[in-house]
Amino acid sequence: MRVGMGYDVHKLTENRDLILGGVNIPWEKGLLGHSDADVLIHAVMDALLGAAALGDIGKHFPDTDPAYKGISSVKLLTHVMELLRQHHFAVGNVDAVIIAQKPKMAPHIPQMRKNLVQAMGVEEDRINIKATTEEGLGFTGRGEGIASQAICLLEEV
Ligand SMILES: Nc1ccn([C@@H]2O[C@H](COP(=O)(O)O)[C@@H](O)[C@H]2O)c(=O)n1
Ligand SMILES: C[C@@]1(CO)OP(=O)(O)OP(=O)(O)OC[C@H]1O
Repeated sequence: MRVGMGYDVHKLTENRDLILGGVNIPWEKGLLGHSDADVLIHAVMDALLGAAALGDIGKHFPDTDPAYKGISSVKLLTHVMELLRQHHFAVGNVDAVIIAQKPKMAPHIPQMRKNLVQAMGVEEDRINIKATTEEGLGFTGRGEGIASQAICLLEEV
């Protein structure tokens, strides 16, 4: 068994969609990035790549490559899963947290979970997504950005 962790941050800005776990969440600001800036999926991918000792998302999907401009992170996640299969890894479980003062994530988490389950081709009970505020403290508390952390277990198959 192999364990991996992932962490990512994106800045909140006007005139961008807020996409988390493949869900477009209605909100006054969205996350800035070369891709769709889905910070949750980025943390999950880094956890998966880390557990497999395959580097990180910047290595596989450089932010200097126009091929990834505006790309859906769900699509990048399916690519990471293919890499894991090629290296004979299966997902034991993933647990992730979105760190955001606002908006309320809870109503959107079931759909995020479904999106990850579908993209990863795993059973629903292997994926958990949570959200927390940082009680108004720091950059997430001030609404300047959203962070996410993920941890995963991989099994060699
Ligand atoms: N953006 C968020 C943040 C939190 N939640 C939910 O609220 C619960 C309480 O959050 P605290 O930061 O006050 O501990 C948390 O457990 C989440 O269920 C949310 O939906 N969206
Ligand atoms: C996802 C990628 C894809 O080019 O771009 P960004 O959306 O900028 O995201 P970040 O987490 O800063 O970097 C990783 C890149 O691989």
